[in-house]
Amino acid sequence: MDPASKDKKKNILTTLKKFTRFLEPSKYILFLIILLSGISGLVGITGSFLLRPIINNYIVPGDVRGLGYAVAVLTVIYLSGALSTLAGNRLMVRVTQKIIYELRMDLFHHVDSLPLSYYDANSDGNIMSYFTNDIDTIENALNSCFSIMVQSFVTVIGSIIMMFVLNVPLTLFTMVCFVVILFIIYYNSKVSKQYYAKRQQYSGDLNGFAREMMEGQKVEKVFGHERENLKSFHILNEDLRIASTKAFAYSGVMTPMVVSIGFINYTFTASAGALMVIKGLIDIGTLASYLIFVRQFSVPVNQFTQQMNLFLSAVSGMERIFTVLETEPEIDEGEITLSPAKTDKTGNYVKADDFTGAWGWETPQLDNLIPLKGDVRFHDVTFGYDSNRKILDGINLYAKPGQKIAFVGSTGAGKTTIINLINRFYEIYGGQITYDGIDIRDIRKKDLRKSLSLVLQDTHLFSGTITDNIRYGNLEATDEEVRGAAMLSNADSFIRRLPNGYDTMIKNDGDNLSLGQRQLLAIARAAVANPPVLILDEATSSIDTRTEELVEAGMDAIMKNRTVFVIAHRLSTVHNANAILVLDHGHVVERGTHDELLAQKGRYYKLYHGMMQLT
Ligand SMILES: Nc1ncnc2c1ncn2[C@@H]1O[C@H](COP(=O)(O)OP(=O)(O)OP(=O)(O)O)[C@@H](O)[C@H]1O
Repeated sequence: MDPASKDKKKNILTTLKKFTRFLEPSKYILFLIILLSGISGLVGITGSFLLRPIINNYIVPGDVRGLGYAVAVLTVIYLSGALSTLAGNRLMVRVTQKIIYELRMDLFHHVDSLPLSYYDANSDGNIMSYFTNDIDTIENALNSCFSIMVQSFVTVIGSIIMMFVLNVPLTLFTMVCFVVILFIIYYNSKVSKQYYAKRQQYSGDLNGFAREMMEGQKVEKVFGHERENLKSFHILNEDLRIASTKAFAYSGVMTPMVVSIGFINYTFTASAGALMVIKGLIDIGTLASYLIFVRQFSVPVNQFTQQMNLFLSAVSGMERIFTVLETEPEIDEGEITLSPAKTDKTGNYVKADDFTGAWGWETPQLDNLIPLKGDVRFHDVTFGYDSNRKILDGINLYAKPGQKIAFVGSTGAGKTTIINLINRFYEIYGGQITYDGIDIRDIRKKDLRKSLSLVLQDTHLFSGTITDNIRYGNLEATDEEVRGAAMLSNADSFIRRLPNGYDTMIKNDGDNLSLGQRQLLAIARAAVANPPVLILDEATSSIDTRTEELVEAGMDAIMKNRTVFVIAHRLSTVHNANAILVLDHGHVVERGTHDELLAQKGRYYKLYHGMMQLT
């Protein structure tokens, strides 16, 4: 065996071994299913074998009573076989759904815990296809393969034993055919598995492309990219067509070949057996029983091969799913958590049983809590999305509680990247980021992110009502708090004008709302979270002046008494910032208030006077 095929076999076994953890909880039912499938297989063998005594003892001598008795026994045997098959199938359907349910849950949970870098490297469509294509193939295989393969296996082995019992020379010839059939199956499965794996990969790519195209419909239409998109889709579709054709062609020839060899075997053994009967070497009952085994023999082998294809494509699906399940999730070694806080008699900041309106950082080392204030500092921070390209280099900045810090700089300067690091969406290479004096790596991510709210220019809305979407910022918020947040952020007036007000359903990521309205909802969502630190990415997209005023007023309202980081796309909005940081190629090149920076007559001055472009 060549090393490559040895590796593949090892891979299949390793994948199956990994998959046993999903089978483990249902192991007793699976054992029962194996037993029931085995009974179904044995019933077929027993029925065929009994034909010999029935012919020899009742039909040839003409014993009608005895024949009636034998038919009754056969009926009971076949009925018990049918009942075993039925019970096995019913149980398998239930077990399959249980296994698939657990697999989907694990997959979703894991995909949800992966770092953003994983999403940067994998297309949405490809990730989606784990939940659709791959899970579907595993479901199909579990539904049918398991019991049919056990049943076929028992039938094949049982038939071989019975054929040897009935006649050794004829069976030796049948065995030659059997080996040829096994060789065809082995070779065919080996080749078709490769194409099944490719097919699944291409199908993921195709889904990804179609999804991207649907999401970017407006851009596609505006730039007239229909023809190019069709061309790219054609290439992906062609790859999928070729891989699918090869996969199905290889697996498709297996059945006719196995059946043909079965017929050759049948013709030969029937002729040779008939001669043996004429010569008196065997009796007619033995020949009839033997021929039924030969006839039946190719059916389970054939079934086995068909199920093998399903099984192999399910293994490809499992392999793909395990590569996701084994991807390192977002690391979170932080132990410091947020707790409701109160001040005790001695003036210490301590843990409160209920929420008092204040939060504190609870550390394993200290009895008292560290007050949550919103003091964020960068100390010599260095970062790159991939190891060979530095995006931020030696960034130092501080934001004291309640201060407004604005980032300005040309596109690609690193403004969004700084925000990504405060949230710990990505890990820094060098330096340190502190929050209220604590290294953010020591804070549990969930708690760190709870203390920050993010308003992005490209607002993401979920399917649900307007209220649900605002409440996304704080799931415990009451309806009054949701309305309060909407009022504070100026979203209330437009919401109330909608036909169903706060109960209006958001469709397709907010397609039924204007850009400005979506921004207002995002601000309301941040307001309801009520965090000490707020990160705002100003909208660059032109919204009408009236809505723009509303958005700006909404932002101003929620900025009060919080530390705010603003990515400014218009210099008119940063006048009142406590500090403006001008970024260029990952470095802070200027810092100061609006007046200080104008006085410096540097880059900010040029930007402000239109001597340089901001974006
Ligand atoms: N997910 C990512 N993976 C790899 N590189 C990235 C990623 N996001 C951003 N970059 C790169 O990092 C650099 C800084 O990008 P960043 O988004 O921080 O710029 P920005 O100042 O916010 O720009 P803009 O004003 O256009 O939003 C750019 O060169 C960009 O190509």
